[in-house]
Amino acid sequence: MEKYIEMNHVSFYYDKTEALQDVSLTVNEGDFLAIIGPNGSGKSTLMKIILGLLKPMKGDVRLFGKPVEEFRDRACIGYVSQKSNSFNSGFPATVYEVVRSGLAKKTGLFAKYPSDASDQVKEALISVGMQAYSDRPISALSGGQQQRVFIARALISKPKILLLDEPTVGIDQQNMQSFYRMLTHLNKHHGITIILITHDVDAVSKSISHVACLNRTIHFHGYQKEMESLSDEQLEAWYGHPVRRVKHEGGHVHD
Ligand SMILES: Nc1ncnc2c1ncn2[C@@H]1O[C@H](COP(=O)(O)OP(=O)(O)OP(=O)(O)O)[C@@H](O)[C@H]1O
Repeated sequence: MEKYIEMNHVSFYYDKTEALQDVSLTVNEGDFLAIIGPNGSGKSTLMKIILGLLKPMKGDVRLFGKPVEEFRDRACIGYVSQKSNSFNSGFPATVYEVVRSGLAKKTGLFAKYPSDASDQVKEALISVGMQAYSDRPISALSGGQQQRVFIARALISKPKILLLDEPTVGIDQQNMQSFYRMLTHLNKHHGITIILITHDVDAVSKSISHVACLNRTIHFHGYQKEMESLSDEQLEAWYGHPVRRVKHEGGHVHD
């Protein structure tokens, strides 16, 4: 199994604020990893380091076996930011156009779209269950639907890793389960490695294979099943405030 991301003893400071301390983390091909941590725990910093936007002061990062500073194949990592699904109601683009714009990552901003662009858009929309919405204005969709469209936009450049920052913000509880089912489908049937960043312990659903608990440093990194066996006290100690977990029908621990 190929190692997609390796972080070794990474530390990062903003002036005197130590945002990350001695973080080591490996993400393998096929993983579905949730990185969870409270506000200010360093999640965004970690993500920017993975994306090569920030350079660690200590330690090193390898992407697909290469040092991050030498890694050029940016299309390998699809990134969906937290703010993607906050459109003004007047935004004119259709779902089709938004997804197609993801091809610019491969072709360059001013290049023409390939002749099979519409097939590629269709395929990406099918994979997130949004094919029926192709001609709709993006601004007319719900937050959760927009989030799916942005995932399709990221998928169109055929990334190996999908990095999702707080993807369930703005999605109601009822649509949350189908959102996770869609991610599981991408992970299991399309072979996409997924990293999901969240401050919400709730995100630890049974779709996820691994969990990393971050609070400046990694407090736990292992299989999702192992995390279920941690005591509330252990979880609270790193999370910094009480964590309420309840059992759901599936037998797995949610929140
Ligand atoms: N540009 C910056 N300059 C100075 N300090 C910063 C900067 N960005 C983040 N920090 C600090 O670094 C620490 C980690 O921040 P980071 O944004 O990575 O956390 P986070 O887990 O993503 O938070 P949230 O869940 O609130 O988005 C925090 O103490 C934060 O105040």
